[in-house]
Amino acid sequence: MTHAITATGLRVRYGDTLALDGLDLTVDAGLVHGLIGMNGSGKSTLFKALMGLVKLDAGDVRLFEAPPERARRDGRVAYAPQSEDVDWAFPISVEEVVTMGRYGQMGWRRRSSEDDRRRVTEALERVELADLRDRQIGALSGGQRKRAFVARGLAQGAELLFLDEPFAGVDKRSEATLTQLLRDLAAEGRTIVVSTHDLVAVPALCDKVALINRRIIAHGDVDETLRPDLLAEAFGGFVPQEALRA
Ligand SMILES: Nc1ncnc2c1ncn2[C@@H]1O[C@H](COP(=O)(O)OP(=O)(O)OP(=O)(O)O)[C@@H](O)[C@H]1O
Repeated sequence: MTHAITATGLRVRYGDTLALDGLDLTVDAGLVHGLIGMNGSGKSTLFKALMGLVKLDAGDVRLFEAPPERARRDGRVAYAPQSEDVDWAFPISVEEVVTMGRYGQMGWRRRSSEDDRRRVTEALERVELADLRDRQIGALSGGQRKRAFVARGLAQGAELLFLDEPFAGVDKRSEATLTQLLRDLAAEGRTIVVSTHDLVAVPALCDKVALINRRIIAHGDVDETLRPDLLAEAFGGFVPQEALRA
């Protein structure tokens, strides 16, 4: 089976903070993978490292057996950042955000072709945002914003999608819609990696899950990995209440 991700010995340091410390992770293609850890455990840093957007002090990343820069250049990987990392006041419409997924193929003039526009429309329809395509991105609900970023990845043709905390600030109904969408995309062979600290959402969404605390504490099937002892290790002794309900 092709590995969508092979990360070995990742170490990332910000000044005195060691954000990742010898992290190894292999992710099979065509599944939804959860990445679970407390605040500051390195989830966002791992996404940036996997995208080749942060300097590694040590280690190596392969996406589909190639360096991340190549997977990015070929449009095979897309990243939906955490809400806090997005400027929602920026005067850009939903359609323009999704069209950004086509930039890599458009050349420097950024003039969209018939094919670009068709792919953007298909992506908007796929995430059920076609009706809201002219709306300013900040005027969407939390769940709709996440779907707009998924649409950007789909317009790009990405086979590997990283979603950083997609359920933060999202109501239960939007969460269910997003869960179904991501499950459908995985069923088509795409690989989805989702970071969350919402453990309740995990069983319905994820095929596999990894617990992270600067390195991978455990990785495998959901029921084998969300064990109280492993969660305690990942969450530094504090097992979140949701874990007991999950
Ligand atoms: N640009 C930066 N400069 C300095 N320290 C950083 C930077 N980005 C992250 N860190 C630190 O690195 C550690 C890991 O941060 P990261 O954002 O990867 O964690 P996270 O698991 O995504 O957390 P959260 O869920 O709170 O977003 C934290 O201690 C954080 O304060």
